[in-house]
Amino acid sequence: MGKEEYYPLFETRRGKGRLMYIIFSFSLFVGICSIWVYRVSYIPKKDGKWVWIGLLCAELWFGFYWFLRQALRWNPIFRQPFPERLSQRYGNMLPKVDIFVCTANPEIEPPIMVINTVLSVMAYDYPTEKLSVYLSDDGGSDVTFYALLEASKFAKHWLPFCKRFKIEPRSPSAYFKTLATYPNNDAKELLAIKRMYQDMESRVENASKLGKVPEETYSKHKEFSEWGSYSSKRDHDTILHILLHRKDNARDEDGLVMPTLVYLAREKRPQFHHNFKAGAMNSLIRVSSMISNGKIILNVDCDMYSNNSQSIRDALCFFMDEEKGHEIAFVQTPQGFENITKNDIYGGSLLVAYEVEFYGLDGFGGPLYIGTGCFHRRDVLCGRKYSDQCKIDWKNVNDENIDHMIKVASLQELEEKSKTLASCTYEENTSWGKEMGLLYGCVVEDVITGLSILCKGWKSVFYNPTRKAFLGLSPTTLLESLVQHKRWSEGEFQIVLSKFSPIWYAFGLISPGLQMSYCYYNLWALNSFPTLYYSIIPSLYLLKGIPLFPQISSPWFIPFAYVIVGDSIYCLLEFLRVGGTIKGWWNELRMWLYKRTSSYLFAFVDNMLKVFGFSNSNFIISTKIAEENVSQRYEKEIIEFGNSTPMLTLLATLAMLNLFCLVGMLLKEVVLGKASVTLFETMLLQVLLSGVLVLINIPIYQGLFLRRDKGRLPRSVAVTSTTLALSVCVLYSALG
Ligand SMILES: O=c1ccn([C@@H]2O[C@H](COP(=O)(O)OP(=O)(O)O[C@H]3O[C@H](CO)[C@@H](O)[C@H](O)[C@H]3O)[C@@H](O)[C@H]2O)c(=O)[nH]1
Ligand SMILES: [Mn+2]
Repeated sequence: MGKEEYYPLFETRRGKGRLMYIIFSFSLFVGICSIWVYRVSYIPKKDGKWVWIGLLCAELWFGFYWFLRQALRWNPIFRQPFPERLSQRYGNMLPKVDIFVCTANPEIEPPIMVINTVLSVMAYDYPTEKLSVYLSDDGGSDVTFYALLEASKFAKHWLPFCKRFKIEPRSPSAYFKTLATYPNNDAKELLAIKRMYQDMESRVENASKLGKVPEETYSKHKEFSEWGSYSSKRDHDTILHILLHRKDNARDEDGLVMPTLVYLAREKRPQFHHNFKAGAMNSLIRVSSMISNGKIILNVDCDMYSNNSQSIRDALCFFMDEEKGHEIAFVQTPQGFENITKNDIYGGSLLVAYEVEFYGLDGFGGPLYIGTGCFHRRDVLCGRKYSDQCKIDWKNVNDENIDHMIKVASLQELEEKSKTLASCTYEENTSWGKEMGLLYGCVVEDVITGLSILCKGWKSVFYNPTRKAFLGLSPTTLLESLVQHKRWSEGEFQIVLSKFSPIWYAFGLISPGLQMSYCYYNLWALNSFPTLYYSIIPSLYLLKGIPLFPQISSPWFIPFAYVIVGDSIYCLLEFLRVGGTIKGWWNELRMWLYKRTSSYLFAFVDNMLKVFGFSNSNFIISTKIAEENVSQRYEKEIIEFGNSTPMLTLLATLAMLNLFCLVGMLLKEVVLGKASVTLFETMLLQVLLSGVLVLINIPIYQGLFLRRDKGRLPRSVAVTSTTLALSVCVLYSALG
């Protein structure tokens, strides 16, 4: 026919078993409706009317939220890129890729970890002259700069080593850790590079420990003089250095060109809000546009090292596909964690989200941008709307980039010119943070930015390679995990209230299924109220001996039993199917409860305080280090609670309350000698609910009263929670 046959660069497959799922989910829906009908038709005339209405509201919410969740399971799709076709078709006409690594605090994000991430992304299997790596240091730390300087030297040996032996992963520290389990390649070279790494590691760690760069290095490199005029982390000039660049003839030990490597600490002034990571990213977008201007941007957190050297090529298959590529704004990979235990005590792996829900989001063309492990098209990130003109002629973009390079005379000149782009005043009276770049004012800048991009007509893609693309660190204490979830749920809820709300703004701009899916995430915080209600009121009424649910002989018992059992079994099976364990699921259930009753509640309250102008939201950076004994307990799956805080006190109080109610009820039974059979007959659901809550809380009771190690709950929490729970029980019994 004269027309060349077209081979797509990626393939999309639909998930199986949809019909079965729809039938099952419809049956649950009928069950949920029956529960509503029961609640409405049996509202007591006087006593307990409001308690009953409260339950109705909770059940309405649970039903509605369950309905939102369905959208994420209706239409899962799976993606498969074909990187060999990419190489065949484009040869070495591949686009430039700019990689942004963000770090913000050398104390809780150790510089050695940061440079391991940097080294891993410098070592991608990709033409080095097209790769530029930028480190944004919001901590403005000379130690981090020193570490990067060390990394730039080590890279000259590390990159050839990676390529010669095709090793994975390419983060040196992660690679050396795997050696215990895999046979070595060339032992001599390996030993040499390992020794070199260890030397560097000890230099960097020493500097971190002392908080000071070695004297001789300081005097040898003039760059450090910039820290001379530096007053504080929150008040300093822009510090920008190009450590490796073609113009400087930066080559590795084999004589190959090195990737460009840039250090940036954007200007910070107390009178300008720095907008956390979003601000850092926007500075990087501008600065990199001057230095390398790659069409594709990869964004990773400083703890998310590349675990797969092929990721860039995989991602490009999506963007560069001739038929569908031009609609795609970003390609998100799942957050994987290096330190997750098999049974994942803090639910940090987000297993179901990344192994089920994101495929569902992809079915609607809109996976979330989750801030790390995400490839973007630069023009879209800069605010471009989708139109037919957005098609990139990939075969011709390179020339344009090279032109761009020739314009500047020297590297110094390039540095000076780029610096101005990272100043505080640069964004004044511009649409940066509003229409361009990452959006400001939301602590999940990633999700809101992703949503705003989808609203401009673009699509996003979720790609989950067999060998995880990136691995990071998940919190190792319960409190940290709760604080992280608080930040997330607070940010998600800010989106509902923001200009870009999926409820009204997105209406008509994205598909209804996608709107529902975003709402499912954005409305996390609201779950706190019905969950608190459900975990307090039925227990207290159990203590009083007043039934709130149909008794076992009533036909209304059936929908309750069906919905509870059906949904639990479904969730369990789903969890097992994606590689979880039964114990992991039980832990997940615990975290589900704890997140809802603490993180989400505090997130909601803080949001309201913000709406009424009483406070500003803050971005609390998660710690990426753990003391030796803390990580040991984490490995053993023993919960590390953390300091005494209102969040933990609340959880402990709820746990004690349920224990008192259950035990109190049983004691009453024994003392009063009522026939227990009737009680279990009339109040089975309430007994079960309290019983399950007590079972879930066993680690809390242990942490309060039985454990002796440092990871236990603080004494003060034990006293406060017991007193509070006891008073509530006594008061409630007395009043009723
Ligand atoms: O003022 C700041 C604060 C944070 N960061 C960086 O942002 C990243 C994420 O911070 P972290 O404390 O690790 O938060 P996580 O909860 O693990 O991060 C998830 O959630 C964030 C939104 O809440 C996203 O920004 C992240 O990309 C996403 O991985 C880290 O690299 C930080 O160095 C900055 O650059 N500047
Ligand atoms: Mn993180």
